[in-house]
Amino acid sequence: MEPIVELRNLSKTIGSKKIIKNLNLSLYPGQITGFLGPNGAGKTTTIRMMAGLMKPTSGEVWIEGQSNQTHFEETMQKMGVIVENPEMYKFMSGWKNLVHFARMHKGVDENRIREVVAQVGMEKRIHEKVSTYSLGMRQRLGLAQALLHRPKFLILDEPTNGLDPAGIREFRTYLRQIAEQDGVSVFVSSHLLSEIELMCDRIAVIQNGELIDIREMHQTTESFYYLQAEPSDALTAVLGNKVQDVTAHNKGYVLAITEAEVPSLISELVANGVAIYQIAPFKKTLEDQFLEMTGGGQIV
Ligand SMILES: Nc1ncnc2c1ncn2[C@@H]1O[C@H](COP(=O)(O)OP(=O)(O)OP(=O)(O)O)[C@@H](O)[C@H]1O
Repeated sequence: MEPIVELRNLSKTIGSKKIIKNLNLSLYPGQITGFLGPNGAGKTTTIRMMAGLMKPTSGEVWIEGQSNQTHFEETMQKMGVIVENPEMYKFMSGWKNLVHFARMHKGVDENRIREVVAQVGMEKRIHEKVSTYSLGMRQRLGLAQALLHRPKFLILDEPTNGLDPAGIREFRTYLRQIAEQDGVSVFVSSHLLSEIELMCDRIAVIQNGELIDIREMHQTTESFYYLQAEPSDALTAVLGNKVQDVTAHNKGYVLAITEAEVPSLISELVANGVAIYQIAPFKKTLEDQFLEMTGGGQIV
């Protein structure tokens, strides 16, 4: 599958500070990619370059085979951007807001407005004033606005700020339908692990301006077990021989082993005089994985 967006060796230096360092990332149709990183990691700077609001020091942003610097207008036509708390006219209805924003684009007629209203499930309330909407409805109206000109690529910067988990799930349902039905590629920036975990298929993790990991969500085949045993010298000798990936965790260790490997590990530990107090399957949360990736770096 051809990517819709490609960041190629994207870098930004301001003064003597390297803010973005050689970022390479491809985004595909129908996929929701999370852009996760602690405060100050460089998410906003990257998004500003993707949206053509800031010039890279070197490298390029390609959208369907065109650079957003040499083909600014064409590439902007293909993009929808939702910033934190989209600005709406509160004293007007949702519908009138959309009519207003539709004038900024060529070829967006009333039929298209009706379509986007349906896509975000706002048919019943669209003729009421925005001031009567809940936060979740305002976010969905923002999404409808960003979709008016049929973008192939949507950027959402901290989109669900202030929404509760139920609101985030609801928003995700609409995003997923849009990604799947229209083949839109969605890029969601957030410093909230829980938000990314709920919304995305894939996450790209940025730290200190560098992309440190890209991983698919919900597809991990790795399995882990938590083990608490003593004495530690005999224990670590056996683990050092038998287990590739061991991390200390809460008075014990988390081991990357499969269920089939458990009996032989227990036999060997016992044969080496190790007393086992606990062994149990262990589910690594995204937070555990993120802390490992960032070397225990700050999460917010
Ligand atoms: N104009 C600028 N001049 C100097 N430094 C800057 C400038 N803009 C951003 N920075 C620095 O670049 C780094 C990345 O900032 P950026 O806003 O992109 O991070 P972020 O990941 O979006 O963080 P947040 O989640 O806090 O918005 C920060 O250390 C910031 O202080």
